Amino acid sequence: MESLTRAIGKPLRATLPTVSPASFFSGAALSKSPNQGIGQDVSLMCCSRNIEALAQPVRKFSIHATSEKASTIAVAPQDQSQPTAKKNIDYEIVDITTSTSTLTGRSYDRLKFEVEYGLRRGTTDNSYIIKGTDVALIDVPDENFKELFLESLKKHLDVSDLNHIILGHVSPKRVTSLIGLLELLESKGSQVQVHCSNPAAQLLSSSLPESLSQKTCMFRIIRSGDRLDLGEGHKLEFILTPTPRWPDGMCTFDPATQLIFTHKLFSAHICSDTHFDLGGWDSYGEDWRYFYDCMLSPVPRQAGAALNKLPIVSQFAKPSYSGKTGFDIVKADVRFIVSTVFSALNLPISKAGSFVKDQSSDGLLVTSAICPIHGPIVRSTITELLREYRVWTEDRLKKASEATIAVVYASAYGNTSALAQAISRGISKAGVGVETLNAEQSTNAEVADLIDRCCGFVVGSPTLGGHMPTPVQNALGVILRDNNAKSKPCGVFGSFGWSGEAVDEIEQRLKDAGFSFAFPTIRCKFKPTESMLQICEESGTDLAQCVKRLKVKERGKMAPKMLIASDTEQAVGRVIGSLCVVSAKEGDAESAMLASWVSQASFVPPGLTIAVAKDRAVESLLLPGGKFVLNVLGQGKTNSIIKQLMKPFKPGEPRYEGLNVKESTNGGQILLDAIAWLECTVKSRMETGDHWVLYAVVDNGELQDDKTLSALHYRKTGSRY
Ligand SMILES: Cc1cc2nc3c(=O)[nH]c(=O)nc-3n(C[C@H](O)[C@H](O)[C@H](O)COP(=O)(O)O)c2cc1C
Repeated sequence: MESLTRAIGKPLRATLPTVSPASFFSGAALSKSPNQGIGQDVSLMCCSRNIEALAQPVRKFSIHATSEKASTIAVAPQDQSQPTAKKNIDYEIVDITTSTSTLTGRSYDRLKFEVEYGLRRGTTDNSYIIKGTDVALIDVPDENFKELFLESLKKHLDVSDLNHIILGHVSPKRVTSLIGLLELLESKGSQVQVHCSNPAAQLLSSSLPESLSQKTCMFRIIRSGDRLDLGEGHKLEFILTPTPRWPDGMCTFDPATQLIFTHKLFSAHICSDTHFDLGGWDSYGEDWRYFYDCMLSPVPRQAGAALNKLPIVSQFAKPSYSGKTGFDIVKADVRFIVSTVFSALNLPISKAGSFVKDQSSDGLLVTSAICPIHGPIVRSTITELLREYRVWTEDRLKKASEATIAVVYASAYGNTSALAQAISRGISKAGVGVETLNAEQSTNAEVADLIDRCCGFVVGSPTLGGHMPTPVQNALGVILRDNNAKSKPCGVFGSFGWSGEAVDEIEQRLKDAGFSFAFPTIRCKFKPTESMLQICEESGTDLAQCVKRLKVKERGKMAPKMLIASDTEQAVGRVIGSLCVVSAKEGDAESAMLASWVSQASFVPPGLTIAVAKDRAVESLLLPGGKFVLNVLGQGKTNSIIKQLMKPFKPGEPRYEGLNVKESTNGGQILLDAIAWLECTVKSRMETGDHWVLYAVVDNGELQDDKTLSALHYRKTGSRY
């Protein structure tokens, strides 16, 4: 109990040390915080929760708007390079149970140029209200939703009634909405208690205006197992689930409704008309997987630790009889039947809950729905999603045990962090383990341990006040002192505003010490564009391939092309396809590849399949919804095209130099020397070992040469192209 009360009632600034991002500065102290310096906002995210609408009819109202991002945020240098396209957004409130509602901001366009938005299916931002004797809000949305959020909140409740704000995650993109809410409360003379983890509180201490943090909110720093009693059975339990990407991550479990609010965990960026996972895995599986791949696969150890702290069992899962005898077995069966019947009859979960609640005596969190901050509330797919999260995590841990690449970075405003994420994805897609370390939250010993274990590494840093931040300086010192590290391929990256000394200095010091670089240093001005993220991804893949080559060399194995193909491989090699060039473009990112594993797949609509190796650069442009051009090459007309496309490309290097091309209407390049071209849209993709098989429909096409036959690609073995 002591831990629950010690920080309560103290003004934030008096309670918490000012750290990030001001603590980054190692040189002369700045007279104002970096946030003020560039007009950036810092924001909070908190645990979200929700439950399927049951029992009573869902009460909904929506507020629609078309807002221009630039008009809602402070103009910062970063934002000058950002797109100012109109975003279609709306806000919706849904009563979930008699006590719990969701406030959901929906954007039908993706809001950011970041890797995890690659599927381009929009996003949602979920906040929740729980009404017991006290009223609590879980999470505030991104700054894009601020106005609609405040408007919706005022319609939903008298904000003076709000007693608690629970924050499952804080980031520099949400503080605008929090400040808006606190100003509203201040205007009413109200006070709220803000419950969050220590890292969240530290970020807030340097971000909130002093007047607000002193007058309007009392901060309570949460430790795992702490509780908050809202009355009427809502005895909320907090579980800290920190990861390098979300060091402040905190989940909240409400035993009264059996909802668990999991902030970014189990999230997906997708905007649809339903708030729940109707359609199950078929509808959302790909989105959950993509989000996991981008955000959690670079931190498998921490992802595993977070999962272990969340012993979630679906309320609707079949009972386990293990360790149970006699009456306990009967009780388990009754619980299962009751919850299934309540579900089928669409009755309130809170009522069904009274039959199943005592399962928590097993230490399990019997859960009726997982409520993430983005994407659908997970109800029908709880068991499957949990199982897949474990499978993905174990797979990543296994890969990391074979070969790991370390990504060590710091980022005050998220730009270097976005680069780190794209590099990590490039490493993962080449099938090599990756471990990300945020230098700001790591000790020198942790950096040393990771550098010792890894087979290659990258270091990333912003430039602040003409320097690299202190945490990066420390991490670099550790790396330079490790003599074994010199044999490991490395890379350097970072975001800067005008001078970029940090990246130059890291590169120079590693060069001077004799390190070898797997890719050219990445320098990004402010926020990365799509093409910059593509360069990062390709650089990550290059580094991973370099590590794989070294591993093969270490093991003294012969290069695969020297091996004699087995009978089976030779037989598989007799399957042939026509030689084609796939060309795709998204925003300012474009790429191309030679393809021969192409086949027609449907008459109506005209459709085809293409197998794309997972580590191909163009892969990230060929997600469902992506557009591309398939150029079919002709016999005797392939040499110059093959020569150009088979040469090794540096990350981001143009693919079409010396080729006769014209841009198609979907952005891809039409090769004028191809015999035919087809404009296509990716409909779906299937994971098949080391390749993705895309199913795409043909939107348009033209036969450019009706005299020449298609070029065929004959192979000696089925173990390579
Ligand atoms: C207080 C402050 C000082 C900065 N100093 C420099 C600088 O000396 N040189 C530079 O190139 N950029 C400077 N910048 C710009 C940052 O490097 C740039 O915003 C970068 O995108 C931050 O990366 P991050 O989001 O990973 O923290 C500064 C930014 C702030 C807020």
